[in-house]
Amino acid sequence: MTRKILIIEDTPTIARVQKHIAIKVGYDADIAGTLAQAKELISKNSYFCAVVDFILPDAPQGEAIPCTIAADIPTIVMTGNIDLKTRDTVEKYPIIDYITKENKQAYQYLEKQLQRLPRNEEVKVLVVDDSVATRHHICNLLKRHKYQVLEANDGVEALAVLEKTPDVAVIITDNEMPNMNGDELCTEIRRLYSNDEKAIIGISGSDTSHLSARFLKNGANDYLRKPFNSEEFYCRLSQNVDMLEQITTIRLQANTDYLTKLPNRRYFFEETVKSLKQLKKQELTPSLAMFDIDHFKAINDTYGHDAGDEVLKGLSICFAKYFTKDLAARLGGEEFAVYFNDTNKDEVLKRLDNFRHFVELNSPEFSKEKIQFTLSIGYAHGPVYQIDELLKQADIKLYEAKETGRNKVIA
Ligand SMILES: Nc1nc2c(ncn2[C@@H]2O[C@H](COP(=O)(O)OP(=O)(O)OP(=O)(O)O)[C@@H](O)[C@H]2O)c(=O)[nH]1
Repeated sequence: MTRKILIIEDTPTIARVQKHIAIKVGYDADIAGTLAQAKELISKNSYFCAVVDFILPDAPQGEAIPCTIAADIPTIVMTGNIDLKTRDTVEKYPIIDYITKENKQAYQYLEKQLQRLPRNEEVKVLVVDDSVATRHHICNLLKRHKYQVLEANDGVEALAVLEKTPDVAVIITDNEMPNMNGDELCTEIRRLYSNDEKAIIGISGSDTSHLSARFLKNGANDYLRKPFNSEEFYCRLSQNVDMLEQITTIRLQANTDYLTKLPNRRYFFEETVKSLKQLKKQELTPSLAMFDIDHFKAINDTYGHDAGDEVLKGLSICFAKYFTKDLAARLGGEEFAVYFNDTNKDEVLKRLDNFRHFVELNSPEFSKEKIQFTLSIGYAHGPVYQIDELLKQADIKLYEAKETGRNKVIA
């Protein structure tokens, strides 16, 4: 369901720009030009968040802010200027942020905040502090920005939470705690998880000037001194979450085939090497298949390279759908491979032949030109724990399939 945003703004051009930004990042937007209209809309709709102008014709002193806050709508305030009096009024309320409408950057910043809010719903943050009051304060700040929040009383509890919930992205930790303090916790987290996986923000009320350096040297990404300003807290947190997100995007791009969006050769090798080590330890037999489109050159020559690409993309969707529990990848050109989690040879061979048959029947649906094509498949199954060797064995069978008429599975 599309998230709805309420824009409370009396200048039509500004409201239009804000609506444009909101729609661009995936929201449905309603505009209210007055507080009265806003109240009416709030009574009839459920809003994911609101952008609120500080001065409105019927609310000259920021009265629209308590209205959205009372309705539990995460609120971003936009102000013409932020003098001390306005800032004092704005800071009284648990808002998401305030932005001054000074220049183009203000609207770029708004766009970023609107993008972050739905993203935050997916981000798990673990707060580690033995002071219940501080923990609650930090958790409330996090919940206001829609983060998923977990809590731990000390370092030992934190490690247990991380073991149970491995997708925690950020750990915010105090230093002085019983059982295991903050910098010891950082060291332990860094022994178990890399900087690419988790960000750590150290927090302490201690006056020791060395503490920030100690936190950072032990693997923390950032440090905040208590009492901290909530704006600074949010800025540092967002920067760290953005950094993790960028790393995830880069990693995904590095592991994905550009044309078909299937895992690429690099990822396939990385993952199979890890899995083969495990299988060897468990004395299980690996199972792998190689696939090659028959007469693909003729498809390119007859229908053009773009049509050939379409065939590759359509076939890749089938791979992704058909082999959900296994690792399917495009090794290059018109060559694909599947590494099976299921090590039962007869079962896998049955599935492979079903897949071959499915492609033979349905391939015309993959392209505008209704190109019919078939697959040759080579299958390797045996106590071979080197991926190169396993691929070589499957390739020999694939060659045999090609040599003996194509459109078949050879094991
Ligand atoms: N459209 C398109 N073609 C590609 C891509 N990568 C490789 N090819 C083409 O794939 C074709 C592979 O042809 P061949 O290896 O000769 O084999 P084939 O025609 O499929 O014949 P058999 O494998 O013997 O059945 C070549 O024409 C390549 O140019 C790609 O990304 N897109």
